[in-house]
Amino acid sequence: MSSENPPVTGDSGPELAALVAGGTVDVLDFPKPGIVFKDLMPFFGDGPAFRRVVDGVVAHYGPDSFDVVAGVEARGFVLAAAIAYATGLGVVPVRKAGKLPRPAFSASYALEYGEATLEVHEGAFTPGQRVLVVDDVLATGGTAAATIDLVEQAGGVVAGFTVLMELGFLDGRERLGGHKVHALLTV
Ligand SMILES: O=P(O)(O)OC[C@H]1O[C@H](OP(=O)(O)OP(=O)(O)O)[C@H](O)[C@@H]1O
Ligand SMILES: Nc1ncnc2[nH]cnc12
Repeated sequence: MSSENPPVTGDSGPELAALVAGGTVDVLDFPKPGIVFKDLMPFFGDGPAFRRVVDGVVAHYGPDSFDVVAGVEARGFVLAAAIAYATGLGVVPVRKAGKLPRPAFSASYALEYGEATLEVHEGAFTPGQRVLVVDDVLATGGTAAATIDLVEQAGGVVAGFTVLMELGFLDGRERLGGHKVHALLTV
């Protein structure tokens, strides 16, 4: 276990971007021919890098700027849980269809390599609760747009949207209706 956790200060953007880039492996033709899959598992597996980036996200938003964290299944859960723990807030999992046990809102969407449906429990948020939405990758924006829709259907207010990596050439942020995107690294 590492106890090193230097404070995130000043203009740490390039440092955090380098940590994400350094922990990413490009995998050609996964999960379909023509897709360059950005595999962030090495980044998640690097304790000091992961911790530094989580602290960087928390510092970016500052104190008291959101009330709860929503993470998108599955890779978004990893980041969301860490941010929730670091801030002492709760985490709301936004799940793939059919996984939630109680009545849920759902939204279907297309993503870079397929189609999916996401769900969130009715009553997952208190009315007006400020929600930080987090995921690992923003590609076409289908997943993010569906998640924002679900947060709003469930009564939350999107306070921010953070991703580790944005695939800028896919213009995903154009689909997010003016919501601000905080991407640690844009490729
Ligand atoms: O911007 P988009 O084109 O919608 O793509 C981005 C989404 O794609 C990936 O999730 P995926 O559905 O592959 O799920 P996983 O995390 O369970 O692997 C990624 O984690 C984002 O959630
Ligand atoms: N190219 C990609 N790499 C990793 N995750 C993704 N989600 C959507 N497109 C992706």
